Amino acid sequence: MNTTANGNGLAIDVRGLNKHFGDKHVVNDLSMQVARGEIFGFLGPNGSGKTTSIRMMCGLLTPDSGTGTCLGYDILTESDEIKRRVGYMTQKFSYWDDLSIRENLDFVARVYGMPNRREAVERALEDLGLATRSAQLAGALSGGWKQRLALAACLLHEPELLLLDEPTAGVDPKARREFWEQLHQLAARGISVLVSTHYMDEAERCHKLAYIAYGRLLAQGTADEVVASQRLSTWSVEGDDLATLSAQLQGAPGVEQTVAFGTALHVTGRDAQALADTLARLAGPGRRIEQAQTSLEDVFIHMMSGAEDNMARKKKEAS
Ligand SMILES: Nc1ncnc2c1ncn2[C@@H]1O[C@H](COP(=O)(O)OP(=O)(O)OP(=O)(O)O)[C@@H](O)[C@H]1O
Repeated sequence: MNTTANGNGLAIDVRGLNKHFGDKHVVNDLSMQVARGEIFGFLGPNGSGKTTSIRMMCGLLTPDSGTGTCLGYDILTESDEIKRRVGYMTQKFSYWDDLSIRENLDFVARVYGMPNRREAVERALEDLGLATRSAQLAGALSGGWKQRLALAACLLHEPELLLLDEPTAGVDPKARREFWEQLHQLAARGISVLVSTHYMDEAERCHKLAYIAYGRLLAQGTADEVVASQRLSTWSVEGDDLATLSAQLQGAPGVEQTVAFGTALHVTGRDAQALADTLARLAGPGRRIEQAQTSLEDVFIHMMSGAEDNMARKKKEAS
């Protein structure tokens, strides 16, 4: 066991992870650290390698190269120790429709041969606020309650780390908020959480974040650090015919991206002066232009389009 990793308080500490599937380089030199008791958000477009990374970090999938520890155990040689201490909620978690919540949890506890099965099930029901619904059939539950059941199943063996792969996909905002309250309560008890998500409000609720695109980690840190790292300047334009303005701004000096946010158009770029000059010239009278805070969403969109450009350039060079 790597005592250094345990001693330095890291739940996950991986360096230089790579994974190929055929000729696809799905995870490219990934290094990431998650502190104990931290909620760490994992973001990135579809197919960017989040699930593959999560599976490597908990020893379910062997990387082609790279090293690391999960809860102080080597991801290459101690995966059994890791699995015992990690709760993994996959994108498509399964449960039995025609069993009740309690029966589902009891079934999972039996599969894992837990010695204190009844006690563990009661505790999970209590912890996740499922006790009053324990007799309901899982198949009749709403999406939010199903996620909660899946989380309860992950917690039965009292893991130290939760790996949650898009746990709230397709769940309504109220249920998502409640789910996140649960996650914060678990983190307050010292449980570490690595959670992948596409939702911006969820990203903002994480202690730290990493953004991955096409297998490469493009930024990691607190939300403020991630925003600051991209050194973007953003302006908000309100007024008439923003769709036409958006089209006019494409490719103009200083303009790297335009994104409609409700009644405003967010215009973003790294060259603050060129961007301000362009807006003064093109945005014209009748519109309100003001400097805006660059949001996490602006930054993610910017990173994603930059990564796409890189991939497109590489494909072009190769052909
Ligand atoms: N077992 C596998 N064999 C071949 N290709 C795979 C395998 N698993 C994943 N891939 C490919 O690797 C790439 C990354 O997939 P991965 O599921 O890790 O991404 P993701 O970021 O989790 O995506 P999403 O947000 O859609 O869940 C995708 O192109 C996927 O098709």
